[in-house]
Amino acid sequence: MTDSLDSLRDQIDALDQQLQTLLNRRAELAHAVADVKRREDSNPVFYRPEREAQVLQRIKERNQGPIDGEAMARLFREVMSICLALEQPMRVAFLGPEGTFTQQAALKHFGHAVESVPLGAIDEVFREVEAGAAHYGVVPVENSTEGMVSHTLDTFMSSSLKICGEVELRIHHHLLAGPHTRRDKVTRVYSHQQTLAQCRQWLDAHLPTVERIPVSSNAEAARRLRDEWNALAIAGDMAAELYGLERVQSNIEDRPDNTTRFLVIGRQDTPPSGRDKTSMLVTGKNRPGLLSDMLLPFREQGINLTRLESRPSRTANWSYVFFIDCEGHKEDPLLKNVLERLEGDGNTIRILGSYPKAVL
Ligand SMILES: C=C(O[C@@H]1C=C(C(=O)O)C=C[C@H]1O)C(=O)O
Repeated sequence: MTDSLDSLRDQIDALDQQLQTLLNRRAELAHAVADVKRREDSNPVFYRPEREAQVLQRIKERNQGPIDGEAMARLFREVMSICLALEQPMRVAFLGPEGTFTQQAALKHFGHAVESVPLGAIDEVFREVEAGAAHYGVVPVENSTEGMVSHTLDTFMSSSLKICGEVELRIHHHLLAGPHTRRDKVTRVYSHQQTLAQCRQWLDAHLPTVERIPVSSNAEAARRLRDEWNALAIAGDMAAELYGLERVQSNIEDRPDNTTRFLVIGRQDTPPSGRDKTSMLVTGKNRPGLLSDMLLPFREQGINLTRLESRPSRTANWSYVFFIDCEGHKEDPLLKNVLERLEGDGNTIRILGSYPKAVL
């Protein structure tokens, strides 16, 4: 005979009570961990990305369902966010304003118990963290359709901050209308330059005569609709919700797998987690074969490169800096060997950070 509704609810109530007890016990242990960190270090680092990545990865691997592994990991992400906030309230700066995909990425990575602080430009996020006004920052670094965010790469060249983590976010762009929008009188559409580019084909097909106006961010595009009657905006879910906008058309991005990668920046080195990446800046004397010689040690040690970008070094014309991302941690013997080889060949290397691969 199947259980009655009341009997099932009684079982749920009993489990909720156990879960509540266990979660509070977990929080007590987080408090105790914070005490250990304070005893061991006069300037303790409470946020441990390598540990959080291990916890979340283990949650996904051992999950038996019916709750989906990704959903279960997101649940524990919020539990850890609350536990970390009990150790130390966190301020996380991000490329604003409120409602940007970067804020969405910051909350996805740190959970909702952090204080998220919007800033107007990528270099302002770096400065906020360098000044100690925020513990960490989150900035966009590349998009699967439009490539790298050069301002982020260029800012690393003049910053001492480290990369402590990465976040990958599937990007869905929606065409939005404001409370005063006259659909038959639309003459312009606002969005960030990268977003306009990521929706180019859709706009060519559906709004070919509407003027495309780039603004500082998608959230800024959404904000403008509050006061304008002849405009539309392209932004994501958070911006639409934050500014109370109506979806005219969902998911208008040209590529359905459109993904943006974000970096978490901070002032700490991150120990190995077991599933890491390393980002570095490499410069060498310009000569034939410079780049191929730089890449050969990675190949010989069987280390996979995940990104390679060049940017003007700004020290001399036609002199370039290479941004290289590879799998592994800078403490791994094979990667240490590669770094020694590169330096031995006369290159200058600056490790931007070794950090856990994105788990969520
Ligand atoms: C509890 C700790 O502190 C923080 C909270 C964690 C958690 O809730 O699991 C994990 C790592 C830290 O960011 C710890 O360092 O183990």
